[in-house]
Amino acid sequence: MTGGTAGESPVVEVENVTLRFKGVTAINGATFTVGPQELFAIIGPNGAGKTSIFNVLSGVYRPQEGRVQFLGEDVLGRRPHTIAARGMARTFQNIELFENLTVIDNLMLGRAHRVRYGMFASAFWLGPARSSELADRAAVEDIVDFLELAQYRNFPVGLLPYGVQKRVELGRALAMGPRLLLLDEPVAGMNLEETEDMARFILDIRDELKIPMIMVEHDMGLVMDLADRIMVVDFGVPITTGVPAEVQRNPDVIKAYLGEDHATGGRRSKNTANGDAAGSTAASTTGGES
Ligand SMILES: Nc1ncnc2c1ncn2[C@@H]1O[C@H](COP(=O)(O)OP(=O)(O)OP(=O)(O)O)[C@@H](O)[C@H]1O
Repeated sequence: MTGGTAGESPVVEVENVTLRFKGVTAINGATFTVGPQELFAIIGPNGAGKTSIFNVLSGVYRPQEGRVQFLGEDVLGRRPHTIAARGMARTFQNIELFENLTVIDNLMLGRAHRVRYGMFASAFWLGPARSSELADRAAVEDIVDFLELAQYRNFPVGLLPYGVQKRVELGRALAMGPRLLLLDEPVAGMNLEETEDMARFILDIRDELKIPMIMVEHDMGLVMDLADRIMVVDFGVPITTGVPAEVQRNPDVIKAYLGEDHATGGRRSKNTANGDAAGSTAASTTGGES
């Protein structure tokens, strides 16, 4: 699939978003759109503002300026749970699962926001509550098959290998029935085999489930292979947006990663947009309320 949003209503429209913390401009005039079924990546050096963009989209941070539309509706100022219920699901840099619960139970929790029946029916296992529970279980079983989690289904998540836990977290986001997925460093800390598995699942989510995604990731090889379009940010400023081949040869991108001297040299390095794996780990963002 090629990138772009021509002729289709975007899922997300971000316009001139600026987010400041005391003395730090985390996002400076970000403008981008993400199309239906598009895999859109955001890359940039540590501290460039990538996670802050996720936090603005999902309602955790409220920017001082700009506009954010999700599925044609203004979402700035909405609470995170309201935006999630509208269909924006998210995975995190650091796995956020209930370690003592099984894979199935963690996935069932992903269905929670879809519960629409009252307390009475739910307490007495009646009517809509029961059929909804059955529908939720069926949806969770589909996800277990899709992500090849069957052999782990009844294990407490905390006992599973790291790569499988990341897959369960992805499964929990899918269980919400998302209309947009935000993936925050989906392969951070994974070995090669786990990374390849995750790459395959991400592509299947786009191509089979037709769910658009925004992915923040430091593994440059993965981003260049998977993304339809890439936005590069540096010090909060989006410096370019384009298909991987364009982004890779953009001198401003090379400069952002390596500094002025390398901008025209095209030298390959572990940490460049031309390289295979940046592989840096990130300081996570915490705090900040909308
Ligand atoms: N809650 C906060 N309070 C103050 N400053 C913050 C907060 N959240 C983020 N920042 C600052 O905003 C800037 C962008 O941070 P952000 O975490 O969005 O970058 P990032 O590109 O995701 O980095 P990394 O790749 O390391 O995860 C940084 O200078 C960071 O210190």
